[in-house]
Amino acid sequence: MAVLVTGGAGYIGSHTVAELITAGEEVVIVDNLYQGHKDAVLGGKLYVGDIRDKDFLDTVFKENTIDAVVHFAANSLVGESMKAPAKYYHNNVYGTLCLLEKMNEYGVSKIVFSSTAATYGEPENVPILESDRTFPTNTYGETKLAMEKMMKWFDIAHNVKYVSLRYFNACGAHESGKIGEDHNPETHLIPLILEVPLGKRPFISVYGDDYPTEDGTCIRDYLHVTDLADAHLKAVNYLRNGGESNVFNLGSGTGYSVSAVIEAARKATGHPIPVKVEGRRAGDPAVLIASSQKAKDVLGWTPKFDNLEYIIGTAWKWHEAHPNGYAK
Ligand SMILES: NC(=O)c1ccc[n+]([C@@H]2O[C@H](COP(=O)([O-])OP(=O)(O)OC[C@H]3O[C@@H](n4cnc5c(N)ncnc54)[C@H](O)[C@@H]3O)[C@@H](O)[C@H]2O)c1
Ligand SMILES: O=c1ccn([C@@H]2O[C@H](COP(=O)(O)OP(=O)(O)O[C@H]3O[C@H](CO)[C@@H](O)[C@H](O)[C@H]3O)[C@@H](O)[C@H]2O)c(=O)[nH]1
Repeated sequence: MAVLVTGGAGYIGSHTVAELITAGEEVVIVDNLYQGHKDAVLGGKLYVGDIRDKDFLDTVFKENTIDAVVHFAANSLVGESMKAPAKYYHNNVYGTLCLLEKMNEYGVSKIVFSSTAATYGEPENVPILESDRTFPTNTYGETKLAMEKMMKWFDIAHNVKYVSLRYFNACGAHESGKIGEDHNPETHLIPLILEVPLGKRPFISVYGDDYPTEDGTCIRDYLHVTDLADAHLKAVNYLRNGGESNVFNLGSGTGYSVSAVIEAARKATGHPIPVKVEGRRAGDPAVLIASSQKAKDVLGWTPKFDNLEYIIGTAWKWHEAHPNGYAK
């Protein structure tokens, strides 16, 4: 029985494929390589194609015996989603619909799904609980919430069980140095900071220093990508053991300001990393910190990486060795 990983050539997907293989799982990967990289796939059987292509999905489901799906394939840039909502509804919502239809047709009844802190919008409470209000402030978060709700109705109608994992900020790279983060365009804070010591940008822009936080910069909850990957294995096994459909936050529970992240990167790289303070980025909440207590209690998940300087060091190891990312 194989685990099908959609988006498995992308950043979090490729790290999860690596963990699944280490755990002895048979893995089938589907990716259209829009953001993914063949070189990021360390094992398993890769099918290059789009989840919205139902004939393509037929081939994948016919050629493999799949017992669970881990679904990463999506577009995930907040800013872009505000300018191109149709792209986000088409790829994220329609793509998930095609996948669920085919899962149902081929009798696959377990799915672990990449959701996001962006489903909450501006939080009512910090740390955020799964039971808190979901009120997305951008199209991306809204499509992820629509995907969660679609899975709920497929469960009610067809008994397809799901685990929705609401990630906070994924970061870092595989400790082996073999795989890392390579998005085009890159918008995430840590890989952009690391472009300064790589000589690819003169400074890092700080989007706003007038937030109601101690140093005025936004606070986020940064979680190592391998800890995230591990949660997916635990979620697959939770469903295999008869677990009911469920939603879990995944974060470290610790918040770091943008300035604190830059300081940790200075220590990890030994570079002074100059800063330029700019205006706020539209749609950024001031503080996002997860309560992951439920994932700890129900899935038995505990993040192993708790030192931000070390986490950034794992990313730095990969970026230093791959200054231009994967081979294009
Ligand atoms: N990076 C984060 O901090 C973060 C936080 C919360 C949630 N997420 C979610 O986690 C998932 C993975 O994020 P990531 O940072 O690894 O992104 P990514 O872009 O690196 O990975 C997504 C992969 O899916 C593939 N893909 C996209 N649309 C596809 C389609 N229609 N058919 C087949 N393949 C397709 C892309 O080529 C890419 O390889 C996404 O769903 C994202 O919304 C990410
Ligand atoms: O050049 C930069 C880039 C980012 N930031 C700030 O750094 C913080 C983190 O930004 P980023 O790395 O872009 O992550 P988020 O916007 O927090 O979004 C990530 O984390 C969310 C969950 O918390 C996911 O939903 C998204 O998919 C994922 O991109 C934010 O305050 C940004 O304003 C800067 O100051 N300068």
